[in-house]
Amino acid sequence: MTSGSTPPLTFAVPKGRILDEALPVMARAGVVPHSSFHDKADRSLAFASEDGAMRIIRVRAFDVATFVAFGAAQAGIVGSDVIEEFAYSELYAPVDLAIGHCRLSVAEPAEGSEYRPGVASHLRVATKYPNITKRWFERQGVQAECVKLNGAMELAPSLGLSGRIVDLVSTGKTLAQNGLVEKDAIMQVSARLIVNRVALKTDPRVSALVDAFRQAVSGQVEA
Ligand SMILES: Nc1ncnc2c1ncn2[C@@H]1O[C@H](COP(=O)(O)OP(=O)(O)OP(=O)(O)O)[C@@H](O)[C@H]1O
Ligand SMILES: O=P(O)(O)OC[C@H]1O[C@H](OP(=O)(O)OP(=O)(O)O)[C@H](O)[C@@H]1O
Repeated sequence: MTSGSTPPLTFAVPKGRILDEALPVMARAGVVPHSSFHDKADRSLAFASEDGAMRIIRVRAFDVATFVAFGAAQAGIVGSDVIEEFAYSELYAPVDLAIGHCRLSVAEPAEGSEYRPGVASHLRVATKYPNITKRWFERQGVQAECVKLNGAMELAPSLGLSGRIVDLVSTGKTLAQNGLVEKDAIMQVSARLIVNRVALKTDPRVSALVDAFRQAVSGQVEA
């Protein structure tokens, strides 16, 4: 992948819905995966960049943060929802990439929930984000019991698993089609460049990468 003994920088990208939007931003920052990255029959999880200077790994969205926090990857792209949920101190998120916009919201059945602020002090919430959810409800003076799901949260209220859910909302179509209404937006979400703090301090290629992404994003705004 590279010549000499310096290992290539490892850059982690999420294989989900952010990827299509992320690839053009990455290209403007000079991070272009080798064509094999786009070959659906290729089962590799690590790919060289086109210029051979980097290794690009494709992992699940939540795992991008973990690979970078532990220094297994030096940089990556992930939603601010994931950054907030893990709150890894080893992660630094210096660039908002202005893609993957959505919000993390509390939703309940359209016909109303048994929970009323100021009346109930406890409720069950299905979510992929138990840490953010617990913290948010605590600030409302409510103790939330979180049931961790990895997808299809919207099914939980109608099946009696929980009174409410906390999930990502963009168009609101998924909530509406599952008989739910959005009650409170907990946070606005967008995708960020993340880097490992130690790598940023010790490897000049990481700070160069941050500069390249800053430029890629500001170029996009000017265009
Ligand atoms: N509806 C949406 N609109 C815009 N961005 C979204 C939306 N849903 C998710 N995202 C962003 O994309 C990221 C990845 O979401 P995606 O749904 O692709 O992953 P996932 O399927 O939940 O992940 P995994 O398969 O790893 O569990 C989220 O962390 C969030 O930042
Ligand atoms: O407001 P909307 O535009 O309908 O988008 C919201 C949906 O998008 C995300 O799911 P995704 O489609 O990524 O599938 P997932 O359940 O696999 O996470 C999120 O978890 C919601 O279910």
